[in-house]
Amino acid sequence: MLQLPDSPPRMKTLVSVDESYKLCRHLTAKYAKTFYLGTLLMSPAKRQAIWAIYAWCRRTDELVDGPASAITTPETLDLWEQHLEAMFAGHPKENYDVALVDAIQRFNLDIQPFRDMIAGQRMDLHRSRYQTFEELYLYCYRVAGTVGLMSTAVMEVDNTANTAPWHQSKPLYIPTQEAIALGIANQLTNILRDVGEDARRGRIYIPLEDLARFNYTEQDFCNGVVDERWRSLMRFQIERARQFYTEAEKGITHLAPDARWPVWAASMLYGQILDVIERNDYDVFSQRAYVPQWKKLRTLPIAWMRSQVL
Ligand SMILES: CC(C)=CCC/C(C)=C/CC/C(C)=C/CC/C(C)=C/[C@@H]1[C@@H](COP(=O)(O)OP(=O)(O)O)[C@]1(C)CC/C=C(\C)CC/C=C(\C)CCC=C(C)C
Ligand SMILES: [Mn+2]
Repeated sequence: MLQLPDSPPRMKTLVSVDESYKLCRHLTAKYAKTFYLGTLLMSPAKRQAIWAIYAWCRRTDELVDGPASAITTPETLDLWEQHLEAMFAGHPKENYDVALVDAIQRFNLDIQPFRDMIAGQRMDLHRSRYQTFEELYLYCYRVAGTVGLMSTAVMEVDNTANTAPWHQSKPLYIPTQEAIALGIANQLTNILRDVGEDARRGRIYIPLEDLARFNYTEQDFCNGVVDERWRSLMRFQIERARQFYTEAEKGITHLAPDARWPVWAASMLYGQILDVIERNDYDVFSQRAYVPQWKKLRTLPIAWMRSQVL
C-alpha cells in the first residue's frame, strides 16, 4: 500500500539516487506491466527518469484511489503539493522523491504538469459524474495529458532536422498536442476498461450526455446492462478514443529517434485494450479487458518497424 506519511521526520536520512531509482523501477514493474515494457526500450537515462515520474504519478493517484483513500482530504493533497514544490526546489522528502529530484534536474522538467495532475486528483475527491465530454476532457488532461507532457520532456524532441543546413528555415516542432492526445487516449481507454470497477464504486466517467444520446440510463449503468444501446454507446466511445490515438501517433516522428519505438509500443499496446473490449462484445461490467503477454511481445517488432518508417 502506498501512503503519504502524516508528518515526515525533520532530518530523515534518505536513500541514494541509485537506490531511489531502483525503488521507482520496482514500483513501475509491479503496477504497470505495459508501460514498464515500453521503458525497457529506452536509453538508460530516459528510462530511469520515466520510472521516477511513474512512481510519483502512481503515488499521487493512490492518494485518491488506493486502499487508504478514505482518509485523503483536500489538505492531504495540499501537503502533497508542498512536497512537490520542495522537490522542485531540490529537497526530497521521501525515498521515492530522491530519483525524481535527480530527473527534474537532469531533464529540466516543468512543475506545471505535476501541479495539474494533483488538480485532476482533486476532481476525483469530489466528483463522480461528468455531464459533457468537455468536462471529462479537462479531467483526462489533468490526470493523463499531463503525463504526456512530463514524458515528452524526458524523451526529447528530434532536433536533427534543424541542425542540417537545408532545414534551417524549418522551425523545431514540439509535439505538445500529440503528447497530450496520447495521455487522453490512454485515459479514455482506462475508463472504458474499468467501467465495471468504477460502477461498483458509484463512479461514472462516461459523459452523461452520451448515455442520454444512446437512451441508456444511469440505472442501466449501475445494473451493468449490456444490450444494443450499450454496445452502440461503447462503439462511439471507442471511436473517440481511437481518434486521439491517431492524433498522437502523428507526433511520434517529431520525438528523438530513440524515443519513437517505446512510444509506438506504448500507444499500440494500450490501444489493443480497445480491441479486446470489442472481442468481449463490449461487456466491461463482468470481465476485464486483458491483453496477454504473448500478444504484447508480438507487438514490439511491429512498433519498431513503425518507428523506423513512419
Ligand atoms: C508526441 C508523443 C505522442 C509523445 C508521447 C507522450 C507520452 C509518452 C504519452 C503517454 C502518456 C501516458 C502514459 C499517460 C498515462 C495515462 C494514465 C494511464 C493515467 C492514469 C490515471 C488515473 O486513472 P485511473 O485512476 O482511472 O486508473 P487506475 O485504474 O488507477 O490505473 C493515472 C493512474 C494517473 C497516473 C498515471 C500513471 C501512473 C501513468 C504514468 C505513466 C508513465 C510515466 C509512463 C510513460 C510511458 C512511456 C512508455 C513513455
Ligand atoms: Mn487510479
